[in-house]
Amino acid sequence: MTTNESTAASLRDMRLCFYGAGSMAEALIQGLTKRGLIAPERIGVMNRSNGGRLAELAERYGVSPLHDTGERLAWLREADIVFLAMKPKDAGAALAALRGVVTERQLLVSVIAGLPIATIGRLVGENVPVVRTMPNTSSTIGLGATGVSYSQNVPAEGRAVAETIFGAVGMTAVVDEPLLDAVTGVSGSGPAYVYYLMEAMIDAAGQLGLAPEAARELTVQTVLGAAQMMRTTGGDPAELRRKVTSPGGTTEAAIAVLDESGFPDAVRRAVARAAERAGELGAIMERSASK
Ligand SMILES: NC(=O)C1=CN([C@@H]2O[C@H](COP(=O)(O)OP(=O)(O)OC[C@H]3O[C@@H](n4cnc5c(N)ncnc54)[C@H](O)[C@@H]3O)[C@@H](O)[C@H]2O)C=CC1
Ligand SMILES: O=C(O)[C@@H]1CCC=N1
Repeated sequence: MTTNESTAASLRDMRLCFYGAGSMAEALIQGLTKRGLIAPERIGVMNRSNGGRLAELAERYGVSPLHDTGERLAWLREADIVFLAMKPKDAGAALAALRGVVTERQLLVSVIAGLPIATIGRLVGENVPVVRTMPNTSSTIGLGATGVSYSQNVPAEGRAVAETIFGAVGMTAVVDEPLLDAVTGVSGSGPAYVYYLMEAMIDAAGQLGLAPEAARELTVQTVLGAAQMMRTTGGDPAELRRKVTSPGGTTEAAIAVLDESGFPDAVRRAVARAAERAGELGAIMERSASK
């Protein structure tokens, strides 16, 4: 058995607990269950108060909804991996409740934007191994992009399991922890920039008279094709753009409008601002953790 096969086999015997059951948790649950990485009932889901949401996830994916406090505590204690998947503003209180509950035998996997490994350690105890990640919602369909960093005490098997999980729902890049804020700006928030561009393209197509379905399908295929071209050819995006742009033609006219509107600079500033915001959220969480 290869290392990958034995890691996948040990993952199948594990229990996972999602602490926070929102969009990002669902993206990972869907990716993991649809790929058959683990039996769905081995995944427990809990949230703050919305029992209906847990029932919905149980119905959709077959995961185990954790409604009462005893049940939640038992899963948090016994899970091999606990995913921290609440909003940054809720992280402090949620993590403080884990102190004395999770131990060094488990793995804490955070998907929370900006939350430093040191802050997690301060709240739950320094002995607990932490995997800090920045995934994105495309994990739902196996096309996620996840940045990963480890606390010093994550054992080799823990690293292999984390990379197997995120690798099964897309690609992973292990980076130094400070770079996770940049990953957040590029690929964590990134799908929203692309959707925003697509919203505007569909809108423009409609204004030019295309039927909504045609506007949508032409836009989707264009984005998909452009991404796939870049991947398949390995080409530089500027060069691929040049191949579309005939001198004196339509693309050149369009790019001139984007340049006049400051498009490239706006995108650079948006990515940088998202990364900066991740740092700000981290600092807020660190300040409240050290009070
Ligand atoms: N949505 C996205 O595209 C991405 C989100 N993230 C990160 O994932 C985290 C979650 O984001 P979303 O899923 O979008 O948020 P969401 O609002 O959809 O879900 C948050 C969940 O946390 C639960 N929660 C809050 N406090 C809790 C507590 N004390 N105990 C138990 N559950 C609690 C809520 O009930 C809810 O189920 C955030 O920290 C975000 O930075 C990371 C990458 C991408
Ligand atoms: O907007 C957010 O804060 C989260 C983190 C990356 C994507 N969504």
